[in-house]
Amino acid sequence: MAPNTKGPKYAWLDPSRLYCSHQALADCVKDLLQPFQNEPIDLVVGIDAMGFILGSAVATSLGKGLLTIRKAGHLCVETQSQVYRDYSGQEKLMEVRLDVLKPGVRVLIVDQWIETGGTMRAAIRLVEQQGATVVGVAAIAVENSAGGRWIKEHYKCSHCIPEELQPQVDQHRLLSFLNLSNQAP
Ligand SMILES: O=P(O)(O)OC[C@H]1O[C@H](OP(=O)(O)OP(=O)(O)O)[C@H](O)[C@@H]1O
Ligand SMILES: Nc1ncnc2[nH]cnc12
Repeated sequence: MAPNTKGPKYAWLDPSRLYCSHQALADCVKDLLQPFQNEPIDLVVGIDAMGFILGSAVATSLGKGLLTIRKAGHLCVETQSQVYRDYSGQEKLMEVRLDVLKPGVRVLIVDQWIETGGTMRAAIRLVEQQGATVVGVAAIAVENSAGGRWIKEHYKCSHCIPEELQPQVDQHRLLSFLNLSNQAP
């Protein structure tokens, strides 16, 4: 992961640099699929925007399709929408088309990151409201926020963070960033 900052106080752990390495991306997909080896999955759902990258890599690896959940205003078909709040505290709207999900469809939802869990919980709601089954949830990191813990308690989750690094991720502060000059205070 490359260090980055979102504002003066906020360490943003940006995993997008790892996508530039074929090996790192392949390892990431392997980690995300590991707990689901014995679970039938019909479809991968990817969350706008960075979730599309891992979502499509995971879908291709599984030999399945990818359904995109979009931030509002991008789909020109009939949609169902869901209001949510993410780490920014702002109210947002996501939507999904109506002609793919139905009862019996077993779905793995993929996003890049789960911080407060607001985005993922809204995506789960959209999928379940259409009667499909959420087999599990995959993200590079699932923080131990209240929402992140709720997701881990209710759904099978996969992530790519080694156990010993999880506390650093939860604190938005990777010790490996300490020697780097553009790290958040
Ligand atoms: O758990 P939460 O607090 O809801 O935050 C998680 C969301 O935040 C990030 O996306 P973001 O909307 O920042 O940007 P993106 O469009 O680059 O994916 C991340 O990829 C998740 O989608
Ligand atoms: N702290 C964080 N680092 C990277 N991606 C995120 N998405 C939401 N919160 C994030």
